[in-house]
Amino acid sequence: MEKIIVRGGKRLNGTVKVEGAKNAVLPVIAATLLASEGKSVIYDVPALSDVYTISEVLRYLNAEVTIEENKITVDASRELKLEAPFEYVRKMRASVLVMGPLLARHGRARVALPGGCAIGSRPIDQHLKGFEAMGASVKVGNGFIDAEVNGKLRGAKIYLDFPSVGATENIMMAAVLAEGTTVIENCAKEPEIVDLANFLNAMGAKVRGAGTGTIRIEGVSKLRGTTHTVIPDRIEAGTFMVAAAITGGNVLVQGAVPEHLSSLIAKMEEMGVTIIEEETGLRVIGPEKLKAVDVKTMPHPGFPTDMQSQMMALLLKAEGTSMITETVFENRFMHVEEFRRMNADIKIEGRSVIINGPCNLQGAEVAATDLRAAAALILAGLVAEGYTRVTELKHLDRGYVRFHEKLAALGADIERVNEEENVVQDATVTDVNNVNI
Ligand SMILES: CC(=O)N[C@H]1[C@@H](OP(=O)(O)OP(=O)(O)OC[C@H]2O[C@@H](n3ccc(=O)[nH]c3=O)[C@H](O)[C@@H]2O)O[C@H](CO)[C@@H](O)[C@@H]1O
Ligand SMILES: C=C(OP(=O)(O)O)C(=O)O
Repeated sequence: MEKIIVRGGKRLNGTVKVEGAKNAVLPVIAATLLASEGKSVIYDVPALSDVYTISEVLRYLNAEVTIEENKITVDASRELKLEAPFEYVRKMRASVLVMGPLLARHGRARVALPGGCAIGSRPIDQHLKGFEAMGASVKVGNGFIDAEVNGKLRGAKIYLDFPSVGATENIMMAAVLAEGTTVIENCAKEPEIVDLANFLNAMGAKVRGAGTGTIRIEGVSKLRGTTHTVIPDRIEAGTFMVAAAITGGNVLVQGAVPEHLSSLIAKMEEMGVTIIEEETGLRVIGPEKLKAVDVKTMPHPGFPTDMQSQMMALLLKAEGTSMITETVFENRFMHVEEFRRMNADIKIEGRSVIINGPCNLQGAEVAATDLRAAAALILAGLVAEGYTRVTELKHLDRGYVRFHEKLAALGADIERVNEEENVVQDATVTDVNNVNI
């Protein structure tokens, strides 16, 4: 079994470079299906198992996909297949993002219904409500969603009950080839939405207002392939910011965009962390003592749920009582039990977690319960007494490229091993087929 073994006690120092954003590249790759002419070339693509999964979905749908280093080329000009089977959706929920493009381009899409996952039930009713408002008939049965439109989708006014990232993206991608104008109200404002809108506009779409609460899309008749560079990963950046702070280190996180990280910067500064904007990124200097704070996850520009477990690791070392409230996902506290195994004084009360710090963390064998929990347990291991062994690394590989190597380069005492064989493994993604969220 593969494990990351970390021995706590080292201060991190140096420079780390962030990759292109997972949550930006997945919708952008799905959007390449909209181009009936020309090739799309995407740069700064991170080498993650999720990227390989979405590429496999596109190949299954009859697109030609070439992956070279950090570049992906997609030619989707051939007639596409219209079904995304469960084997892909099971591995990665973002596979449902092919639905909007297929419906827009070919008037029909059949996508396996994603189930719940370790962080909550995660329905997609808001995506489907948007497609229906644009004239599609949507049927759910036998584990599939079938959506079909007679002729072309029509522009519509759609109010989202919650600013869902995926629903905003799927509806945007459906609307770019619809007849007339679509207005999405109460939409998500995440930087990844802006990145997708920029890519769609470069393909010839007319999307305005991305990054605000209302997006207006005027449909066009055709889109063509284009080139695009993905934005830096704000969650990977935030994870390294926490790594610097928790160890009392001094790290330059290259590529971190301050405007994408304002809520995290504010909270870390409240805790006593020094954060300096430099030309190429953010320098993070951890204090001798961290202060307790309260944190509530919210849609952007609120505190990101994808940083909740890493922030929890940091608060375990803060002096005093902290509270974290999770409002985005109903069940994103599975890592709490694992932190307890490391001697954390922490309890769940409804949708909140109360932490009495600073905790005297002790190394233990712990299992990653989801992608960000994997990173958070490793962060806690950086300051725990003795050895922490983190298993279930398939989760980590969905969202972090060579995580242990990057930490080791900053001075962490960390390695990735296959315990049975006692062989140090390369951190690059190996067994994509076994990844299951
Ligand atoms: C690939 C990707 O970009 N994933 C991100 C995306 O996920 P994802 O797009 O799945 O997240 P959403 O914003 O859609 O979900 C947020 C909340 O809305 C609920 N909901 C969503 C859609 C819907 O139709 N009905 C509904 O009830 C979900 O169950 C959840 O409670 O945004 C999340 C919230 O920032 C992040 O944690 C994920 O990392
Ligand atoms: C929850 C996440 O991703 P996904 O929506 O792909 O599960 C994440 O990136 O933390």
